Parts: sequence; C-alpha cells; structure tokens
Amino acid sequence: MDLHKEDDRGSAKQKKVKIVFVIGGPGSGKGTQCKRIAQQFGYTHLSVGEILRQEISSGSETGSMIQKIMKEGKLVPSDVTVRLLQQAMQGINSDKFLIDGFPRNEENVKAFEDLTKMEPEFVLYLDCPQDEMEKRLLSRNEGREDDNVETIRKRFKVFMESTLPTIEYYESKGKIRKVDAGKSVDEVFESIKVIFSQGKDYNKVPPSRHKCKCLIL
Ligand SMILES: Nc1ncnc2c1ncn2[C@@H]1O[C@H](COP(=O)(O)OP(=O)(O)O)[C@@H](O)[C@H]1O
Ligand SMILES: Nc1ccn([C@@H]2O[C@H](COP(=O)(O)OP(=O)(O)O)[C@@H](O)[C@H]2O)c(=O)n1
Ligand SMILES: [Mg+2]
Repeated sequence: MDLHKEDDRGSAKQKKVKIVFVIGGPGSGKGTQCKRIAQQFGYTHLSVGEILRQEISSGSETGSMIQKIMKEGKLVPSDVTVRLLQQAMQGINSDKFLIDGFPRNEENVKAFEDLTKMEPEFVLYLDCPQDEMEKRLLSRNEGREDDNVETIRKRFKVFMESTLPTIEYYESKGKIRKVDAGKSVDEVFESIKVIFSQGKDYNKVPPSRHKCKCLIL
C-alpha cells in the first residue's frame, strides 16, 4: 500500500501519513472521544468496527462470516480486517488517520505492519474500569447484536487475553499514551487534548519500566 502522498507542488518528495491507534476495552469511549479528536485536531476517524459492520451490511459472504464472529464477541481474522482497513484508508485523501478499535491482538499488529510497512505515531489507550464499561454498553442503545450481557462478557475476556498484550508491546516501544477513561466525557477529552497538543512526549511510559513478555513480531 502506498499511503505516502506527494507534497503540494506534486514533486517526488513524499509526505508521511500520520497514524494514531485508539484502543481500550469495549465501552471505554473510543468512538465518543475519536469524534471529538477528529473535529478538534483534523484527523480522519476510521472505526474498524464500523468498517466491519459496513461489510456485513453489504451482504457479502465475507460479511456473513464477520457477523457470526462479532455475535460471538470474537476477533475477525486479521487478513480480512487489515484488507478492509487498507481499502478504507486508500479511498480517503488524508495525511492524519485516527484508527479506532485497532489493533486488538498480536495478529492485527503483524498484519498491519507487514501489509502497510507503517507504524503508529502513538497509541491512545482509554483505560476504564470494567463495571463502568459494562454499564455504558448496556445503555448504548445502538441496536448492536453484540451489546448484550453474554457477548459483552466474552468481549471483555478477549480484551484481557488478546488486546492487553498489544498494549504491552507498544509500551515497550514507548508509544502508549494512557488516559483515565472512567471519568466524564468532558474530563476524558481534557486529558486527551493535552496529549494531542503536546505531541509525542507527553505521558510517555519509559520502555525500560515495562517488560514485554508476549509479543514476538
Ligand atoms: N466518559 C463517558 N461517560 C459516560 N458515558 C460515556 C462516556 N464515554 C462514552 N460514553 C457512552 O458509553 C457508550 C459507549 O461509548 P463508545 O464511544 O461507543 O465506546 P467504545 O467505542 O469504546 O465501545 C456510548 O453510549 C457513549 O455515549
Ligand atoms: N480490530 C478489530 C476491531 C473490531 N473487531 C470486531 O468488531 C467488534 C466490534 O468492534 P468495535 O470496535 O465496534 O466495538 P467497541 O469496542 O467500540 O464496542 C469486535 O468485538 C470484534 O468482533 C475485530 O474483530 N477486530
Ligand atoms: Mg466503538
């Protein structure tokens, strides 16, 4: 994928596309905060969950496979997810992408790195207590098939088992920017604004203080 764009004069000099991943448990407020970040900081917001739900709506065979997996609270195979994400990015003329709900496991990370040869500038981690996330999901009212107690609990398990290791991986690279997402929408956004305003050195977790026991990429 060539996501490197020419500069304004159309010369061969390449302009780098900036990517920020936004991760956090189900109901931590990723979609809510991404809308605000996109508006205030000029990012293009892409929700990977939305991209997958659009594929379901298209009625394709891939869509029905995705639907079954989502209903179970499991993760869609990374080759499918990253291909759809890549297509969405290529269809938009932007040099700043906010990618919501990605990566969710080691396979997502590897597929993205292999296919795009790109790395995120940083990874915003919305850290929220589970009981608060459950409460939010049960009153989300978006008609989602996966917002029921049974599937929500499975999604929490997937988050703990598969997504947390990716957070450790990015911590080891000094790329995690963590915020307390258990507060009000406005309070969370205040913390996020500081991160996006101050650039990559804010709230950096020194890599040496964290062991990365899990990811061999
Ligand atoms: N800080 C917050 N406090 C209370 N409710 C919130 C907060 N952030 C989001 N919500 C609500 O919780 C639900 C889940 O938020 P959403 O942004 O969809 O989370 P995610 O994309 O991480 O699953 C939505 O109904 C949203 O309006
Ligand atoms: N990288 C991703 C993102 C979402 N998904 C699937 O899509 C579902 C919904 O993702 P989402 O990001 O819209 O969910 P929320 O965390 O926003 O509630 C997940 O539970 C997975 O089944 C995936 O498999 N891989
Ligand atoms: Mg969401």
